[in-house]
Amino acid sequence: MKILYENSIPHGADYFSQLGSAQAFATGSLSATDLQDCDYLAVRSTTVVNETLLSQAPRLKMVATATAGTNHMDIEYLNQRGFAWQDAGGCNAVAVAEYVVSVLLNSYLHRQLDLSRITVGIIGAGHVGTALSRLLHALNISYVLNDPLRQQAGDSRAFVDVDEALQCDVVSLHVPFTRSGSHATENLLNAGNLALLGEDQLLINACRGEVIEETALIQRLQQPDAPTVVLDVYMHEPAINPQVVDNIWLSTGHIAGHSIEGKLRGTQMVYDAFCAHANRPSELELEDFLAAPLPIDFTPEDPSVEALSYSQLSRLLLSIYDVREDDGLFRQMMAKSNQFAEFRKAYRVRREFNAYTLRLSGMVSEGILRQLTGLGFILETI
Ligand SMILES: NC(=O)C1=CN([C@@H]2O[C@H](COP(=O)(O)OP(=O)(O)OC[C@H]3O[C@@H](n4cnc5c(N)ncnc54)[C@H](O)[C@@H]3O)[C@@H](O)[C@H]2O)C=CC1
Ligand SMILES: O=C(O)C(=O)[C@H](O)COP(=O)(O)O
Repeated sequence: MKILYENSIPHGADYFSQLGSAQAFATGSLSATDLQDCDYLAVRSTTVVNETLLSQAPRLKMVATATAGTNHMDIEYLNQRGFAWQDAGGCNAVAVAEYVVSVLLNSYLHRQLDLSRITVGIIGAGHVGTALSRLLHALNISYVLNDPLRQQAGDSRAFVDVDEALQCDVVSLHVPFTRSGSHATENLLNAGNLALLGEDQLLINACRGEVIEETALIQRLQQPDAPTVVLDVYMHEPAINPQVVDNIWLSTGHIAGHSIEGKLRGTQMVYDAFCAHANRPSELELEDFLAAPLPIDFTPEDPSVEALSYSQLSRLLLSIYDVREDDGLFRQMMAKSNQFAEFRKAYRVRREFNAYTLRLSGMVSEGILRQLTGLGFILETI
């Protein structure tokens, strides 16, 4: 069995050589002739899988992406040709949710956002939107959910319509990029509704650039009452428009989901999918590759209160992941020349909250314990 895998898939060699002859390809280098003798193809979002690539693939059985998004794959064509396919939905939901939390804590510290009074409008209540809602709950931050597809499918959570979500203090986008269907997301935010966002609002896009009409955003950002904008994703990646970067508050290069755990879960899901398709047992597990949890000594300022203060939460959570560090490095790299792809390739080691053991000394209130567990930490009393 021959497996081709994109070389940005962490531990690709360890996982796929366990199944057969595994060969890595560099991002951007794969062509149709490489697929002549390929049985299984593993990609990330940077390989476009379409008719051109798959035109000569007589042995191909399955294509899997180690990412949540699938807009780089022509699913209709895959189905039409009878190729099995798989995504890694949910692999990096926690990482993206932690990215948004890092933005919120920075807004609290640097933009006087009163987190106890705001409401976050989460647009798209799938894996990421749900993970975000859980973190916001743990942080005592109010939120509403907008997801007409889930609402129609009978999801029992409470939903609001998109106009109400867009009136929230913070609007965070977590939809897939879709061009067709009754709720297509291309240009979901456009000149019309961007005009309604006010200067007190914060707009975060960590899903796909195409969900915001970029020319309309650039025009809106020129106006004195423009909302504050944070972007991780852009149109035409990696050849993005530097004008966007220059006009927003925080700008990062499509790394919201790039925690070590998020990327590795993606690899594991692809490996499991290949094993299942080939009727082979999955013999490797995430734990075979994940580093041990890291200890942090933590003492609440007042262990008897029911919730930690936002200033203490900011210190704790931003010491683990501060999006402003990514913003600083990304801007530096973009200022020299467009080094979008290089920034992503050299991205630092980032662990999720669940990769930390908080060592608590003494008695701590039930409320604080619930909060820390809700954020994902492993707790240890010393
Ligand atoms: N920046 C990054 O590193 C990452 C970006 N992403 C992007 O975020 C997207 C969402 O990820 P997941 O939550 O894992 O996907 P998901 O498929 O679990 O959830 C997406 C949700 O959006 C909803 N939705 C679709 N159209 C909608 C519309 N017009 N309005 C409101 N809701 C709508 C769907 O019903 C679904 O519940 C991915 O498709 C991917 O493009 C995901 C992970 C990392
Ligand atoms: O999972 C997704 O969808 C993403 O956008 C990834 O986090 C980014 O994927 P790569 O571009 O690193 O494949």
